[in-house]
Amino acid sequence: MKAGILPQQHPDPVPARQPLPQFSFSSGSQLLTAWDLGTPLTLAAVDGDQPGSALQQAVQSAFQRARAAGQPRPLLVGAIPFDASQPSCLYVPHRYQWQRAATAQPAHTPQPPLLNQRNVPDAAAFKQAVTRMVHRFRGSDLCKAVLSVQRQLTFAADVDLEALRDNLRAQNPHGYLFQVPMLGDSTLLGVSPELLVRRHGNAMLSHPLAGSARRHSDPHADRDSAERLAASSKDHYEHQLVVDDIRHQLQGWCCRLQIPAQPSLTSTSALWHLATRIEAELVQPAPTALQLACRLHPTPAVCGHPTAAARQLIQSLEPFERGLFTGTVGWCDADGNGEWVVTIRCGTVCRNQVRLFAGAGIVAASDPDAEWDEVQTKLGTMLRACGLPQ
Ligand SMILES: C=C(O[C@H]1C=CC=C(C(=O)O)[C@@H]1O)C(=O)O
Repeated sequence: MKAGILPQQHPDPVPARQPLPQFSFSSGSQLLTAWDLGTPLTLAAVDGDQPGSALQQAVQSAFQRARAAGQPRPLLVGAIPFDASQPSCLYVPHRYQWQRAATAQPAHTPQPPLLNQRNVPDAAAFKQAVTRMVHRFRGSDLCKAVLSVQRQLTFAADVDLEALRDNLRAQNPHGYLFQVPMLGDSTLLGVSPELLVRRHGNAMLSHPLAGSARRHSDPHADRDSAERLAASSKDHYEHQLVVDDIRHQLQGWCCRLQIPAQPSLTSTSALWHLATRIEAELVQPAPTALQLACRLHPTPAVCGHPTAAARQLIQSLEPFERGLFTGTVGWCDADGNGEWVVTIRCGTVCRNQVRLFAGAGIVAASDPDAEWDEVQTKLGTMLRACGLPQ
């Protein structure tokens, strides 16, 4: 199925490495690279699930312009922020190519020395915010909100983006790797384990994750950690809210929906997660991958439940703008096929400044110390790729 989803375009030979800025996205064994990105589409993605929305109309016009300019199979790529009322960062590139992703090798060049780093908020403030959230849930409909932390790093010289990307891929060969040039001089870079939606024809797949436990190098400790997660009622509850929300959002959009009764365990190199594979057959005419992504985003895996109240609580407690973190990143073609993943395990790079992000789902049974450990473990994915210990 995977091969059929890929728009085959651009027979022109492409040099192995494109000059930056470029968009790249890897999924399984396939790597999408786009360059000559043109002017970004910055319209907000609010109501982007509706075919008549400003975003969908702008995308259709951009596809028409691309066809008129001689591109037979235009493609939309880019990222939508956590707060969909903020500007999107989307492109209809002049050139793109799908290729088999070669096995990645870790970069040879080390990053420049690290001058300083800090967590925003710090450990004490984060734990206090978890406690506040837990209090806020009492006697209220609000039962989950995702709280995040930002790690600010300053290096002695500009960070080598290609080295960072190579390390990320080498360390996380099964993740969805993404690199998105942002407005200004910054680049979003990360490797997500979470598929928001893949659409091919009238077939749809979503693979939400929620509920996490740290992995260990010792196999017995690692197995114990996985077993504790599989048996944790707190994590099952946190996960079930995500699955229920996706089921609810898909109502009216599918004629067949298959959701396993129990989540299964999945892993990255750093974490175990609870995961559910949600498969659907879409009604005809099928909504596009972009419409589906806009409908499902933000799931309670990154926001909370109920969504509006959780978003408000997050805004009142997080001392920074999430921007593209916990948004969605991916691609959609003119037939409506495409793939969007949740923008997590990521950071932004602007010359020698790096901002890394990680969040954790907070519910009534959350323990502030454990949630802090969880976000620090999640930061480890990007820190290791920068050549730094957690
Ligand atoms: C928000 C993040 O993770 C989400 C995805 C998987 C597990 C999660 C959790 O267990 O809290 C989060 O919902 C992040 O990695 O920054």
